[in-house]
Order: sequence, then structure tokens, then C-alpha cells
Amino acid sequence: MKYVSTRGAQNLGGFCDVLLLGLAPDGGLAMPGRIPTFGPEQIEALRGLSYPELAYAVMRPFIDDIPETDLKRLLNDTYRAEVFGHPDIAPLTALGDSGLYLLELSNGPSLAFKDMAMQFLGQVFEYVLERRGEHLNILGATSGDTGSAAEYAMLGKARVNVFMLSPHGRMSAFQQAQMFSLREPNIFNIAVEGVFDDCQDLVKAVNADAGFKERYEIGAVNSINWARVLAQAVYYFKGYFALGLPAGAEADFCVPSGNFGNVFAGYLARSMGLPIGQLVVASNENDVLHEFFTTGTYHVRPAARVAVTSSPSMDIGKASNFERYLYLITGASLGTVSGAQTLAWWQDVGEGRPVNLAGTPHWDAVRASRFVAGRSTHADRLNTIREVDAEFGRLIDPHTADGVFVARPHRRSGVPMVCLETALPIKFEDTVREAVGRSPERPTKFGGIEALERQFTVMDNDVEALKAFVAGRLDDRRRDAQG
Ligand SMILES: Cc1ncc(COP(=O)(O)O)c(C=O)c1O
Ligand SMILES: N[C@@H](CCOP(=O)(O)O)C(=O)O
Repeated sequence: MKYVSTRGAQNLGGFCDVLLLGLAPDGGLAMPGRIPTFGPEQIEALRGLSYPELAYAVMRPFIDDIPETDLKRLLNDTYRAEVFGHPDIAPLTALGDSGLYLLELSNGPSLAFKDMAMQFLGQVFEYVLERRGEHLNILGATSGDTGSAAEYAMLGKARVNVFMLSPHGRMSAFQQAQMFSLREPNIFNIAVEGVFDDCQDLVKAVNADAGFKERYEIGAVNSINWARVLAQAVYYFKGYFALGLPAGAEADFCVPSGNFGNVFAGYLARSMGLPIGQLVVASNENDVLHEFFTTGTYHVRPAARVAVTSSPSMDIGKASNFERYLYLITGASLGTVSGAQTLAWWQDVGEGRPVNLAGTPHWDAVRASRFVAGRSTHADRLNTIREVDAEFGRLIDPHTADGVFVARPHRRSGVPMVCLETALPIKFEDTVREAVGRSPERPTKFGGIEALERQFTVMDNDVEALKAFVAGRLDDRRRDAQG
């Protein structure tokens, strides 16, 4: 499989190349040259597979540069009950007979859905780097969950260093403690004076300096990295089959959204042939995606207009993977995917101008893609946490609550609605306590984590300062390694 960029560059190489590449040299995101599809009988043949078997079946068509036995071993090593706390890896739970289901994605090491793909990245990075005799320095941005998932996945990996940018003071106390209490020589936490979008822009700006990127072997662990999105597509298949529907029957999925990686993975699963009906995009008060799907205008929010909310991991005003979606939409509307069109749109996005598709053939393609959207407020998520607890005896986190709240009005009679559980409630203890008056269950290994000493560097939103920091730490690491 050959990969291309959403902005037009061709020949980015194969899966292992784009795994290490992260952002494409033209600033775009890697995409497969075509999306492999399964026919209805092939879809049915996937029913009943274990999680690692399913992961192999879904991911293999995109990965032809890792031998079959090695890929199977990597997936078996990744998707284990001991790591994900359940033999099903991503169990599905019905919320009574409401027609709503929770797909549990947050039982991994960092208690958020990011572990589902990040644990695989940890395995496959190590495998590819060893084979090539290379090292990788990951530059990442987090609003709270990608950071800890990446750091836990990369702990002790000899060929990988992690530089993780987070918005200073904006993550929950638990999220900050998870990341900043780590004391590992290959992990560097940087708290940026800004919002998540500033962190993500810094990551993209460093990657735009080709000389720096090559010299310091810079890679990505955000959903910029195609491997993240691909590994996330697997659990849509898992959730769908767990419903036990007759062959070909549709299920809808509702996805709490910010950077648009998770719901894009659902779109990928649907594009491969999985009978997903609606994809419901749930936003919080930062409702740029809701605005697009209801008006046709994509208008990113400047940092000053990104609200601080009680579902902080979704406090995002510029959704990175939206670029992948619009790239595929041009394929549907123009008959051929056009990096040139995405490039033109992203020049507008980069300069803060809106992209308005209403009234164009692209908008018809958007409507045909069956995305619908909704948004939720602090009061909505508190009420939803309370109601789900009272009605179904199930405590959910504020992001999952955004999903359940938005899912309800989009329910179709006779069609199950799967809501993705994107984090465990303990990560957002204050909000959950505000909703139900008690603290959520805390896994023993995280007892008292907020009291641990923290280590992180506060930095201005300044790309040159960031490059100097990364270069300095890596030069120190090289000197230490040489003794
Ligand atoms: C708990 C939680 N829910 C939802 C989201 C939104 O997911 P995405 O950025 O893939 O849209 C995030 C962050 O990505 C998150 O950490
Ligand atoms: N909500 C995320 C933001 C980054 O998303 P990613 O999927 O691009 O890594 C976070 O928790 O960090």
C-alpha cells in the first residue's frame, strides 16, 4: 500500500515509512492511496474473531511491509486482557433497553480510549526502529489523554524519546498527575502557555522545518499519525459485531469529538464496508464541528475563543483530522481525491478564514456521508452523568456524557446507537462529584497520584524556544549515552 498526503504529495512510502514520518513534508496528513473494502460476505467472515484477530483482518490491507507472522505477534502482544482489563478488550454494555450501548474503550493503562491505538504504536515503533536500526523522537500535543497514553506506551523504550506539549493549567488534576509524576529519562513534559491548538500548531511548525525534523528524527504520536487512526478503526468493527445484529443491519455510533480522529476512524470503518449508519459527532461548548455539520461552514476558533470546559480533553478549536475527512469528501464530490483542493482549503484555515461548503457539490457529499452533530453544555453533561447513573447504575465521565447527551435525540427506532466511552470518570473526579455527589472508583495503582511530586517545564508558545529545548535535551541524551 502506497501512502499519499492530503495536500497532494505522492509517494510518502509504505505503512512503516508513514509510521515514522508523522506529518507529511507538505504539511498534510498521510492517507492510503486507496481505501481497501470488504464485501458483505467478507464482513460476515469477521464476526466472532478475537480482538487481535479482528485487528489483523482490518489493518492488514493497509500494512504490506510487515511480514504476516510479525504483525500477528505484535497485535497479540498488544491486545491482551492483562493490559486492557477485560478478555474482550473493548466490551460492549447495553444501557438497559434504551437502545443505547457503551463501547468501553477506557480500561487500558491510562484510563482513556487513546490506549487502544497507543499501545499498538508502542509495539510497532519498537519493532520498526529495531529492524531499521533507527531512533525516534516523538513530539506530541495533548489536551489531557493522548499525553499519558503515549508516555505509558513508550516507557522504557530505548529507541524512543517523548516530548509532550500540554496547555498549561488546563488539564484535570488527575491528568496532570498522570503525566507530570513520571520520572523517566526518555519522557519530557512541556506545559505551554496556551491552549491545545497552540500545542498542536507548535508540533506542526517544528515538523515544517525539514532540516530540524531530519536531524532530530522527529516523529508523531497524535492522530497526525496514520497508525493511530487505523488502529482506532478496529473497535468500530468490534462494537458492531458485539451487537449481534443480522448480517447487513445498520448500527449508529456517537463519538465525543475534538480533534476528529476518533470519529474519522469510524468513517474509515464505514468506508471499508462496515454497516455503520449515522456517525454522530458530539461536541462540547467548543462546537466548531457542530457548526460545520449544521451550516456547512468550517471556521476554526482562535485560541482566545476556545472555552475552558468540564470536558477539557475536547477543548479544541481546530480539528486536525477534519483535513482527512474533507480530502475524502473531494473524492466523493469530484470523482477523484484532490490534494490540490485540500491544500487550498487549508491555506484558508491556516489564515483563520472560514471554509464554506454550503451550496457546493462538496456539501452534497458531506450530507451523503451521514454525519450528524450536536453539542452539549456543562449543565447537559452534569444532568446526563446523573441520569445515566440513576437509570442504569453506570457512572460515566464528562466526555462520554457529551456523547450520550448528543446521541439521544439522534436515536432511530430499531437501530442501536453505540456511544463510545472515551475515558473513565476518575480522570474527571471534580465534575463527576459535582454531578452525583460522590467520587468515582479509583484503580488502586492511581491511589494518591495527585500528591506525587511533579516534573515539567513551562514554556511560552514559541517554536524557536521549543526547538532549542528539544535539541538541548537530545544532545544531553546523546552525550550521556556515549558515557
Ligand atoms: C476523553 C476524550 N474524549 C474525546 C476526545 C475527542 O476525540 P478526538 O480528538 O479523536 O475527536 C478526546 C481527545 O481526543 C478525549 O481525550
Ligand atoms: N483529546 C486529545 C487531543 C489530541 O488528540 P489526538 O487524537 O490527535 O492525539 C488528548 O487528550 O490529548
